Order: sequence, then structure tokens, then C-alpha cells
Amino acid sequence: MTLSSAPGKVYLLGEHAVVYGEPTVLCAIEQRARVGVQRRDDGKLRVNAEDLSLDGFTVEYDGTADEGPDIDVSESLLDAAMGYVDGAIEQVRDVTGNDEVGFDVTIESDIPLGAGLGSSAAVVVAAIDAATRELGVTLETDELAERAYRTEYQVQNGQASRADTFCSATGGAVRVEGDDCRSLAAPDLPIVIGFDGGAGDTGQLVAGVRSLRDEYEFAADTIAAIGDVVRNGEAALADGDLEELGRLMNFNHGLLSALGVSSRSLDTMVWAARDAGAYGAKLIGAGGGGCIAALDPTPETETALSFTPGCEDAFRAELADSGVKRLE
Ligand SMILES: Nc1ncnc2c1ncn2[C@@H]1O[C@H](COP(=O)(O)OP(=O)(O)OP(=O)(O)O)[C@@H](O)[C@H]1O
Ligand SMILES: C[C@@](O)(CCO)CC(=O)[O-]
Ligand SMILES: [Mg+2]
Repeated sequence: MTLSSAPGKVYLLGEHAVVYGEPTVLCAIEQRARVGVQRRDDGKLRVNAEDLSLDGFTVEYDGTADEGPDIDVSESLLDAAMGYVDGAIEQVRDVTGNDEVGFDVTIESDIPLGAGLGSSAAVVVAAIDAATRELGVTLETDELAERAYRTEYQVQNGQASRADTFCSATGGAVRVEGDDCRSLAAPDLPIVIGFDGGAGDTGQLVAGVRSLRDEYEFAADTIAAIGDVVRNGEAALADGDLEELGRLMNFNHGLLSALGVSSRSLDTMVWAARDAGAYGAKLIGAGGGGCIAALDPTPETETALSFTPGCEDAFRAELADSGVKRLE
């Protein structure tokens, strides 16, 4: 068996707009997905993902790719649930030139699904890394990030940025603009996360933003404005100016909200954090439900969130210096 782990991430600024070439800044966090892979000689794929739950059903996918798992859910839901793992294995077959190879894949993850913390990227990065190593091939980090990006691009119907997968593969803080991906000197930021227990489907949310952008010029302008917020944020980060960074996070949340990707509970948590004295707060990742991030060096925001109706979990994010980890 070969085992790799990869971290989730938090966007400081710039999700969604990054899909259209605007810059973004995000950092890896110490919530990880671990993927164990064992080669099979019969060419079949068997996935055991006990944490996989989506829209009210839980599935232990323990079938084979050709037979499919024995559960009573629609094929489209199942595709949504399994797409990332299937896509990762397709990349492994492609990059190793081993079209026929099968695997037993076991996934265990600390990262809630569809909550904006990059569970999909972490699963894909760890799966590609473990499965290629199982075949005796160790990918350079850039190639690993590229292959993981192609998987997200495919599952999200041709609408994905390189941000989540690059960040998960390399760890630390990163800046992504189009295909320019680079590491940043990791600032030690006091990030607090609030989680409403919900989820959003990244592919669908990205598609919703795209149709607004196609329909309204002011939606395209909103996306461009997020890019401006990020460029200002980079200057604030370089100066270590948390107050300014917080203000920009607030602005970014408003713009994401205008693009239709916030929700009542995300807004409630954002306001609870601001009322508690956070420098700023915003939804993170694709939105629709899931997590917000706030900047607060004091314990106030975490405490306030833990008493906020609709907030299921509040915790301080520990930044992850390393990306993919090769465990066995
Ligand atoms: N533990 C897991 N086991 C198997 N598949 C997982 C696991 N965690 C995530 N996934 C896959 O990732 C999908 C969720 O990805 P999605 O991009 O919608 O959300 P996210 O990555 O958590 O949030 P965001 O993209 O906003 O950061 C799940 O439907 C599933 O296909
Ligand atoms: C919404 C989005 O910007 C981030 C999802 O974590 C989509 C992407 O970058 O692929
Ligand atoms: Mg994702």
C-alpha cells in the first residue's frame, strides 16, 4: 500500500474571480485528506470512502468502477460524489502510460466536503501522488499540481482554476493568476473558521457565476473588482496590515454575495465575527454553504461563533507549511 496526504486550504481573497484570470491569495491548512492506494491486477477500481456524504445520503462506495456501488441514489449524484477519484485515477493511468491498471483506494479525510476548505483538491492531489508512487513513479510537485488541476477542470465541466490544487500540492501560502502559480512567504495570520455544517457544489456554483457574468456586464465588473481587491490585499499582506486586510475581506464578501454564492448562514457567521471585533470576515471557497474565515488574533471571534445559531463548528486554522506528504 502507498499512502499520501494533502492539505485543505483557505482563500484569503479572490475565489471565483480566479477562474477568469484574476489573481488570488490562499493558504494551506492542517486539515488533511489521506489516500491509501494498492495496485490491483484485474484492472478494477474499488474505492472505500467512508466520509463521503452528499446532500443527505452517505455512501460507502465499495464496488468496482464497472459494476458501480450498490446504493439507491441517482447516477448524477453518484457521478458528483465519485467524479474526483475517478478523474484522479484517469490522470494516473495517463501519466504512467498504464491504461489497464486498477487500484484499491481508501480515503480518510479531516476536511468537510463541499464546505469551501478544498476537500476535492486535497483528495485529488493525495490520490494522484499515492497511485503514481504505487506504480513506482514519483511526480515533481509541479506535475502533480498540473495533473490534479486537470482533474478538477474536468469534473467542474471545464471551469476551474489552478489555485486549490497548486496550494494543496505545495502547501504554505500561494498566489495564483491564470497559469502563473507561485509560493509566497507564509504570513502567520490569525484565521478563525466558522462552519455551518452545510455544503455547496463547486461545479454548480462556478457555473452560476459564469452565467451571471455572461448575462450582465456589471457581474463581469464585479469579478474584475474582486481582482482589484486582491491586488490591494497583496500590498496589505506585504505590510502586515491586518486591519486593511480585514477591510478587504469584508469587501470581497460583499462582492461574492452580489454574485449569488453566499447564504443566510454564511452571512450570519460573517456578521457574528465582525460583531465580535474581527478585522474582517468572508465566505471561503465556492460558497453556497460551508465555511467563513475571519481574521482575529484574540479569542473573541471563535467564542462568538461557537454561540452563533447555525454555526456548527468554530476553530482556529493552523497553517500548513507542507503540501503533499508521502507517508508510506
Ligand atoms: N473524504 C472524501 N472521500 C471521497 N471523496 C471526497 C472526499 N472529500 C471530498 N471528496 C470529493 O470532493 C467533492 C467535493 O468537492 P467540492 O469541490 O464540491 O467541495 P470542496 O472542495 O470541499 O470545497 P471548495 O471547492 O469550495 O473548496 C465530493 O463530492 C467528493 O467527490
Ligand atoms: C470557486 C473556486 O474559485 C474555488 C473553489 O474552492 C473554483 C476554482 O478556483 O476552481
Ligand atoms: Mg473543491
